[in-house]
Amino acid sequence: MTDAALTVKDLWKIFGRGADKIIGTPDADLSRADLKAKTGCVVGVRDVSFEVAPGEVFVVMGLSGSGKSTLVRCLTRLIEPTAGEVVIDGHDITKANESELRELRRTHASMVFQHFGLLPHRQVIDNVAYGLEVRGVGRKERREKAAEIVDLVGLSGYEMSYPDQLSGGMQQRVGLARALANDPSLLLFDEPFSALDPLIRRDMQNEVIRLHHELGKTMVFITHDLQEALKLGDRILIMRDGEIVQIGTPDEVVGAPADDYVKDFTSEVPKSHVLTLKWVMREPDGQAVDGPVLRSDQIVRDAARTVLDHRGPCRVVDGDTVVGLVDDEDILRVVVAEESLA
Ligand SMILES: Nc1ncnc2c1ncn2[C@@H]1O[C@H](COP(=O)(O)OP(=O)(O)OP(=O)(O)O)[C@@H](O)[C@H]1O
Repeated sequence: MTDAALTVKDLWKIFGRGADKIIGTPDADLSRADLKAKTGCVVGVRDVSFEVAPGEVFVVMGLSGSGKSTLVRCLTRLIEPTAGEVVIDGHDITKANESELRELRRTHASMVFQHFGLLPHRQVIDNVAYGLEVRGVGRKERREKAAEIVDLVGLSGYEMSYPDQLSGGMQQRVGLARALANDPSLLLFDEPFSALDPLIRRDMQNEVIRLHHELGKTMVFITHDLQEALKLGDRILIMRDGEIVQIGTPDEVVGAPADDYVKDFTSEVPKSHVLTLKWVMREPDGQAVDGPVLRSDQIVRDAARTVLDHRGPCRVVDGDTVVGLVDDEDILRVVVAEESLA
Protein backbone atom coordinates (compact mmCIF):
# COMPACT_ATOMS: atom_id res chain seq x y z
CA MET A 1 0.00 0.00 0.00
CA THR A 2 1.41 3.39 -0.94
CA ASP A 3 0.12 6.84 -0.13
CA ALA A 4 0.14 7.86 -3.81
CA ALA A 5 -2.88 9.78 -5.11
CA LEU A 6 -2.78 7.66 -8.25
CA THR A 7 -1.07 4.37 -8.93
CA VAL A 8 -0.99 2.85 -12.40
CA LYS A 9 0.48 -0.62 -12.64
CA ASP A 10 1.21 -2.73 -15.73
CA LEU A 11 -1.57 -1.00 -17.66
CA TRP A 12 -2.35 -2.19 -21.18
CA LYS A 13 -4.91 -1.19 -23.74
CA ILE A 14 -5.04 -3.11 -26.97
CA PHE A 15 -7.85 -2.27 -29.36
CA GLY A 16 -9.38 -5.00 -31.51
CA ARG A 17 -10.88 -8.45 -31.35
CA GLY A 18 -9.15 -10.96 -29.13
CA ALA A 19 -7.00 -8.20 -27.59
CA ASP A 20 -7.17 -9.75 -24.11
CA LYS A 21 -5.62 -12.98 -25.41
CA ILE A 22 -2.48 -11.20 -26.62
CA ILE A 23 -1.07 -10.08 -23.27
CA GLY A 24 1.30 -12.64 -21.82
CA THR A 25 2.01 -14.20 -25.23
CA PRO A 26 5.05 -13.49 -27.44
CA ASP A 27 2.78 -11.34 -29.66
CA ALA A 28 2.68 -8.76 -26.85
CA ASP A 29 6.36 -8.07 -27.53
CA LEU A 30 5.76 -7.24 -31.19
CA SER A 31 6.06 -3.62 -32.29
CA ARG A 32 2.84 -1.74 -32.80
CA ALA A 33 3.07 -2.08 -36.58
CA ASP A 34 3.93 -5.81 -36.48
CA LEU A 35 1.13 -6.60 -34.04
CA LYS A 36 -1.33 -4.74 -36.24
CA ALA A 37 -0.12 -6.61 -39.34
CA LYS A 38 -0.32 -10.00 -37.62
CA THR A 39 -3.53 -9.69 -35.57
CA GLY A 40 -5.29 -6.50 -36.67
CA CYS A 41 -5.10 -5.24 -33.10
CA VAL A 42 -3.68 -1.82 -32.17
CA VAL A 43 -1.67 -1.13 -29.03
CA GLY A 44 -2.93 2.05 -27.39
CA VAL A 45 -1.08 1.73 -24.08
CA ARG A 46 1.71 -0.76 -23.51
CA ASP A 47 2.62 -1.92 -20.02
CA VAL A 48 2.60 1.50 -18.37
CA SER A 49 3.33 1.96 -14.65
CA PHE A 50 3.75 5.13 -12.63
CA GLU A 51 2.67 6.82 -9.42
CA VAL A 52 1.46 10.37 -8.84
CA ALA A 53 1.98 11.93 -5.42
CA PRO A 54 -0.77 13.87 -3.65
CA GLY A 55 -0.77 17.47 -4.88
CA GLU A 56 1.52 16.73 -7.81
CA VAL A 57 0.93 18.04 -11.34
CA PHE A 58 1.80 15.11 -13.58
CA VAL A 59 1.92 15.78 -17.29
CA VAL A 60 1.64 13.12 -19.98
CA MET A 61 3.00 14.21 -23.33
CA GLY A 62 3.79 12.74 -26.70
CA LEU A 63 3.07 13.15 -30.38
CA SER A 64 -0.33 12.48 -31.88
CA GLY A 65 -1.14 8.78 -31.65
CA SER A 66 1.33 8.09 -28.83
CA GLY A 67 -1.50 6.95 -26.55
CA LYS A 68 -2.07 9.91 -24.23
CA SER A 69 -5.85 10.05 -24.56
CA THR A 70 -6.19 6.31 -24.29
CA LEU A 71 -4.09 6.34 -21.13
CA VAL A 72 -6.06 9.10 -19.41
CA ARG A 73 -9.38 7.53 -20.40
CA CYS A 74 -8.28 4.19 -18.98
CA LEU A 75 -7.72 5.87 -15.60
CA THR A 76 -11.46 6.21 -15.04
CA ARG A 77 -12.42 3.40 -17.41
CA LEU A 78 -14.00 5.64 -19.99
CA ILE A 79 -11.94 3.21 -22.03
CA GLU A 80 -11.80 -0.26 -20.50
CA PRO A 81 -8.14 -1.28 -19.93
CA THR A 82 -7.17 -4.65 -21.35
CA ALA A 83 -4.99 -5.40 -18.32
CA GLY A 84 -3.41 -3.75 -15.31
CA GLU A 85 -4.41 -1.86 -12.23
CA VAL A 86 -5.41 1.74 -11.51
CA VAL A 87 -5.76 2.89 -7.91
CA ILE A 88 -7.10 6.36 -7.18
CA ASP A 89 -6.96 7.49 -3.57
CA GLY A 90 -6.79 3.91 -2.39
CA HIS A 91 -9.74 2.77 -4.56
CA ASP A 92 -8.98 0.12 -7.13
CA ILE A 93 -10.80 1.44 -10.20
CA THR A 94 -10.19 -1.71 -12.19
CA LYS A 95 -12.17 -3.80 -9.69
CA ALA A 96 -15.08 -1.40 -9.23
CA ASN A 97 -18.57 -2.41 -10.39
CA GLU A 98 -20.74 0.00 -12.41
CA SER A 99 -22.24 1.88 -9.48
CA GLU A 100 -18.92 2.11 -7.60
CA LEU A 101 -17.34 3.38 -10.77
CA ARG A 102 -19.95 6.11 -11.18
CA GLU A 103 -19.41 7.14 -7.58
CA LEU A 104 -15.62 7.18 -8.03
CA ARG A 105 -15.94 9.35 -11.14
CA ARG A 106 -18.22 11.76 -9.31
CA THR A 107 -16.27 12.10 -6.12
CA HIS A 108 -12.65 11.20 -6.82
CA ALA A 109 -11.70 12.00 -10.38
CA SER A 110 -13.14 14.75 -12.57
CA MET A 111 -12.17 15.28 -16.15
CA VAL A 112 -11.74 18.44 -18.22
CA PHE A 113 -11.95 17.81 -21.96
CA GLN A 114 -10.78 19.76 -24.99
CA HIS A 115 -14.37 20.04 -26.26
CA PHE A 116 -15.89 21.45 -23.18
CA GLY A 117 -18.92 19.14 -23.18
CA LEU A 118 -21.16 21.80 -21.62
CA LEU A 119 -24.92 21.45 -21.62
CA PRO A 120 -26.02 24.11 -24.14
CA HIS A 121 -29.49 24.73 -22.73
CA ARG A 122 -28.24 25.31 -19.20
CA GLN A 123 -26.88 28.50 -17.75
CA VAL A 124 -23.30 28.61 -16.49
CA ILE A 125 -24.36 28.19 -12.88
CA ASP A 126 -26.40 25.07 -13.66
CA ASN A 127 -23.65 23.62 -15.81
CA VAL A 128 -21.30 23.99 -12.87
CA ALA A 129 -23.88 22.60 -10.44
CA TYR A 130 -24.75 19.65 -12.67
CA GLY A 131 -22.53 17.12 -10.89
CA LEU A 132 -23.97 18.16 -7.53
CA GLU A 133 -27.48 17.83 -8.90
CA VAL A 134 -26.75 14.29 -10.07
CA ARG A 135 -25.53 13.53 -6.57
CA GLY A 136 -28.83 14.69 -5.14
CA VAL A 137 -27.60 17.93 -3.54
CA GLY A 138 -30.54 20.34 -3.02
CA ARG A 139 -30.99 23.32 -5.34
CA LYS A 140 -30.08 26.02 -2.83
CA GLU A 141 -26.96 24.28 -1.59
CA ARG A 142 -25.71 23.34 -5.05
CA ARG A 143 -26.27 26.86 -6.40
CA GLU A 144 -24.34 28.32 -3.47
CA LYS A 145 -21.48 25.91 -4.02
CA ALA A 146 -21.55 26.51 -7.78
CA ALA A 147 -21.51 30.30 -7.28
CA GLU A 148 -18.40 29.93 -5.13
CA ILE A 149 -16.63 27.92 -7.82
CA VAL A 150 -17.77 30.26 -10.61
CA ASP A 151 -16.13 33.05 -8.64
CA LEU A 152 -13.00 30.96 -8.09
CA VAL A 153 -12.46 30.52 -11.85
CA GLY A 154 -13.06 34.21 -12.56
CA LEU A 155 -16.52 33.99 -14.12
CA SER A 156 -18.49 36.12 -11.66
CA GLY A 157 -21.17 38.03 -13.51
CA TYR A 158 -21.65 35.27 -16.11
CA GLU A 159 -23.67 32.90 -13.91
CA MET A 160 -26.82 33.34 -15.99
CA SER A 161 -25.13 33.20 -19.42
CA TYR A 162 -25.54 30.25 -21.73
CA PRO A 163 -22.42 28.49 -23.05
CA ASP A 164 -22.81 29.80 -26.61
CA GLN A 165 -22.71 33.36 -25.29
CA LEU A 166 -19.17 32.78 -24.00
CA SER A 167 -15.77 32.75 -25.71
CA GLY A 168 -13.82 29.49 -25.97
CA GLY A 169 -11.59 30.45 -23.04
CA MET A 170 -14.58 31.26 -20.88
CA GLN A 171 -16.32 28.04 -21.83
CA GLN A 172 -13.23 26.17 -20.75
CA ARG A 173 -13.37 28.02 -17.42
CA VAL A 174 -16.90 26.64 -17.04
CA GLY A 175 -15.50 23.17 -17.83
CA LEU A 176 -12.90 23.69 -15.14
CA ALA A 177 -15.49 24.95 -12.65
CA ARG A 178 -17.72 21.99 -13.35
CA ALA A 179 -14.85 19.60 -12.66
CA LEU A 180 -13.96 21.45 -9.45
CA ALA A 181 -17.54 21.59 -8.15
CA ASN A 182 -17.38 17.90 -7.25
CA ASP A 183 -14.33 18.62 -5.11
CA PRO A 184 -12.50 15.63 -6.59
CA SER A 185 -9.17 14.50 -5.22
CA LEU A 186 -7.86 14.09 -8.76
CA LEU A 187 -8.35 16.35 -11.78
CA LEU A 188 -7.73 14.88 -15.22
CA PHE A 189 -7.17 17.19 -18.18
CA ASP A 190 -7.26 15.82 -21.72
CA GLU A 191 -5.61 18.49 -23.93
CA PRO A 192 -8.02 21.05 -22.50
CA PHE A 193 -6.45 24.09 -24.13
CA SER A 194 -5.42 22.76 -27.55
CA ALA A 195 -8.27 24.48 -29.37
CA LEU A 196 -7.71 27.89 -27.78
CA ASP A 197 -5.81 30.86 -29.22
CA PRO A 198 -2.22 31.09 -27.95
CA LEU A 199 -2.88 34.08 -25.68
CA ILE A 200 -6.04 32.59 -24.17
CA ARG A 201 -4.20 29.35 -23.83
CA ARG A 202 -1.47 31.06 -21.82
CA ASP A 203 -4.11 32.65 -19.57
CA MET A 204 -5.69 29.28 -18.96
CA GLN A 205 -2.33 27.70 -18.13
CA ASN A 206 -1.75 30.45 -15.60
CA GLU A 207 -5.23 29.82 -14.26
CA VAL A 208 -4.40 26.15 -13.71
CA ILE A 209 -1.21 27.14 -11.90
CA ARG A 210 -3.12 29.59 -9.72
CA LEU A 211 -5.85 27.08 -8.92
CA HIS A 212 -3.24 24.50 -8.13
CA HIS A 213 -1.57 26.87 -5.66
CA GLU A 214 -4.92 27.67 -4.10
CA LEU A 215 -6.43 24.20 -3.97
CA GLY A 216 -3.40 21.89 -4.09
CA LYS A 217 -5.30 19.26 -6.12
CA THR A 218 -3.50 16.36 -7.73
CA MET A 219 -3.61 16.81 -11.49
CA VAL A 220 -2.89 14.64 -14.50
CA PHE A 221 -2.57 16.82 -17.57
CA ILE A 222 -2.36 15.56 -21.14
CA THR A 223 -0.72 17.69 -23.79
CA HIS A 224 1.30 17.39 -27.00
CA ASP A 225 2.93 20.74 -26.30
CA LEU A 226 6.28 20.58 -24.54
CA GLN A 227 6.20 24.23 -23.47
CA GLU A 228 2.88 23.57 -21.74
CA ALA A 229 4.28 20.42 -20.14
CA LEU A 230 7.36 22.25 -18.85
CA LYS A 231 5.31 25.14 -17.55
CA LEU A 232 2.75 23.07 -15.65
CA GLY A 233 4.40 19.79 -14.77
CA ASP A 234 6.15 18.82 -11.57
CA ARG A 235 7.00 15.70 -13.55
CA ILE A 236 6.49 14.77 -17.18
CA LEU A 237 5.83 11.33 -18.67
CA ILE A 238 6.84 11.17 -22.31
CA MET A 239 5.06 8.54 -24.43
CA ARG A 240 5.77 7.03 -27.81
CA ASP A 241 3.80 4.21 -29.46
CA GLY A 242 1.89 3.61 -26.23
CA GLU A 243 5.03 3.20 -24.14
CA ILE A 244 6.82 5.29 -21.55
CA VAL A 245 10.00 6.75 -22.96
CA GLN A 246 10.93 8.86 -19.94
CA ILE A 247 9.48 10.14 -16.68
CA GLY A 248 11.26 13.09 -15.13
CA THR A 249 11.11 16.61 -13.78
CA PRO A 250 11.25 19.35 -16.44
CA ASP A 251 14.96 19.92 -15.87
CA GLU A 252 15.68 16.18 -16.07
CA VAL A 253 13.81 15.83 -19.36
CA VAL A 254 15.64 18.81 -20.86
CA GLY A 255 19.00 18.19 -19.17
CA ALA A 256 19.13 14.43 -19.73
CA PRO A 257 16.71 13.40 -22.50
CA ALA A 258 16.33 9.60 -22.52
CA ASP A 259 16.72 9.24 -26.29
CA ASP A 260 16.58 11.07 -29.63
CA TYR A 261 12.77 11.26 -29.55
CA VAL A 262 12.89 13.24 -26.31
CA LYS A 263 15.92 15.19 -27.52
CA ASP A 264 13.98 16.24 -30.62
CA PHE A 265 11.16 17.53 -28.43
CA THR A 266 13.47 19.47 -26.19
CA SER A 267 15.95 20.82 -28.73
CA GLU A 268 14.10 24.10 -29.18
CA VAL A 269 13.44 24.75 -25.52
CA PRO A 270 15.22 27.79 -24.05
CA LYS A 271 17.41 25.81 -21.69
CA SER A 272 18.15 28.64 -19.27
CA HIS A 273 14.41 28.77 -18.47
CA VAL A 274 14.28 25.13 -17.47
CA LEU A 275 17.68 23.87 -16.40
CA THR A 276 18.66 24.31 -12.78
CA LEU A 277 22.17 25.08 -11.56
CA LYS A 278 22.65 21.39 -10.84
CA TRP A 279 22.97 20.86 -14.62
CA VAL A 280 25.56 23.55 -15.30
CA MET A 281 27.74 23.64 -12.18
CA ARG A 282 31.27 22.29 -11.91
CA GLU A 283 32.78 20.17 -9.14
CA PRO A 284 34.04 22.23 -6.20
CA ASP A 285 37.83 22.33 -6.57
CA GLY A 286 38.67 22.66 -2.89
CA GLN A 287 39.68 26.32 -3.14
CA ALA A 288 38.15 28.72 -0.66
CA VAL A 289 35.36 30.69 -2.35
CA ASP A 290 33.42 33.58 -0.96
CA GLY A 291 30.50 35.63 -2.25
CA PRO A 292 26.99 34.53 -3.22
CA VAL A 293 25.59 31.12 -2.36
CA LEU A 294 22.94 29.68 -4.68
CA ARG A 295 20.67 26.65 -4.40
CA SER A 296 21.25 23.80 -6.84
CA ASP A 297 17.55 23.75 -7.76
CA GLN A 298 17.52 27.39 -8.82
CA ILE A 299 16.69 27.95 -12.51
CA VAL A 300 19.72 29.17 -14.50
CA ARG A 301 17.93 32.26 -15.80
CA ASP A 302 16.98 33.31 -12.25
CA ALA A 303 20.53 32.87 -11.01
CA ALA A 304 22.23 34.48 -14.01
CA ARG A 305 22.28 38.06 -12.76
CA THR A 306 23.84 37.10 -9.41
CA VAL A 307 26.53 34.98 -11.05
CA LEU A 308 27.33 37.50 -13.79
CA ASP A 309 27.54 40.36 -11.27
CA HIS A 310 30.04 38.50 -9.09
CA ARG A 311 33.71 38.30 -9.93
CA GLY A 312 34.74 34.66 -9.77
CA PRO A 313 32.75 31.53 -9.04
CA CYS A 314 29.66 31.30 -6.80
CA ARG A 315 28.98 28.38 -4.52
CA VAL A 316 26.06 26.05 -5.24
CA VAL A 317 24.53 24.27 -2.26
CA ASP A 318 22.16 21.41 -1.51
CA GLY A 319 20.97 22.26 1.99
CA ASP A 320 24.16 23.11 3.87
CA THR A 321 26.51 21.21 1.60
CA VAL A 322 28.47 22.89 -1.18
CA VAL A 323 27.90 20.65 -4.22
CA GLY A 324 29.42 22.77 -6.98
CA LEU A 325 30.59 26.09 -8.36
CA VAL A 326 29.22 28.25 -11.18
CA ASP A 327 30.81 31.19 -12.90
CA ASP A 328 30.05 33.43 -15.89
CA GLU A 329 31.24 30.86 -18.34
CA ASP A 330 28.91 28.12 -17.07
CA ILE A 331 25.95 30.45 -17.37
CA LEU A 332 26.93 31.85 -20.75
CA ARG A 333 27.46 28.40 -22.19
CA VAL A 334 23.73 27.72 -21.73
CA VAL A 335 22.59 31.16 -22.87
CA VAL A 336 24.82 31.23 -25.96
CA ALA A 337 23.68 27.74 -27.01
CA GLU A 338 20.16 29.08 -26.77
CA GLU A 339 20.87 32.06 -28.96
CA SER A 340 22.36 29.85 -31.63
CA LEU A 341 18.93 28.17 -31.84
CA ALA A 342 17.13 31.41 -32.47
N1 LIG B 1 -11.17 2.96 -30.60
C1 LIG B 1 -10.01 2.68 -31.18
N2 LIG B 1 -9.85 1.62 -31.98
C2 LIG B 1 -8.67 1.31 -32.56
N3 LIG B 1 -7.53 2.03 -32.38
C3 LIG B 1 -7.62 3.11 -31.59
C4 LIG B 1 -8.84 3.50 -30.94
N4 LIG B 1 -8.60 4.62 -30.20
C5 LIG B 1 -7.29 4.92 -30.38
N5 LIG B 1 -6.71 4.00 -31.20
C6 LIG B 1 -5.29 3.98 -31.61
O1 LIG B 1 -4.50 3.97 -30.42
C7 LIG B 1 -3.34 4.78 -30.60
C8 LIG B 1 -3.26 5.83 -29.51
O2 LIG B 1 -4.29 6.80 -29.73
P1 LIG B 1 -4.55 8.02 -28.75
O3 LIG B 1 -5.75 8.74 -29.28
O4 LIG B 1 -4.57 7.55 -27.35
O5 LIG B 1 -3.25 8.91 -28.98
P2 LIG B 1 -2.98 10.40 -28.54
O6 LIG B 1 -1.56 10.44 -28.14
O7 LIG B 1 -4.00 10.82 -27.56
O8 LIG B 1 -3.18 11.18 -29.89
P3 LIG B 1 -3.87 12.60 -30.17
O9 LIG B 1 -2.94 13.63 -29.57
O10 LIG B 1 -3.92 12.65 -31.66
O11 LIG B 1 -5.22 12.54 -29.52
C9 LIG B 1 -3.41 5.34 -32.00
O12 LIG B 1 -2.65 4.53 -32.85
C10 LIG B 1 -4.88 5.23 -32.35
O13 LIG B 1 -5.06 5.09 -33.72
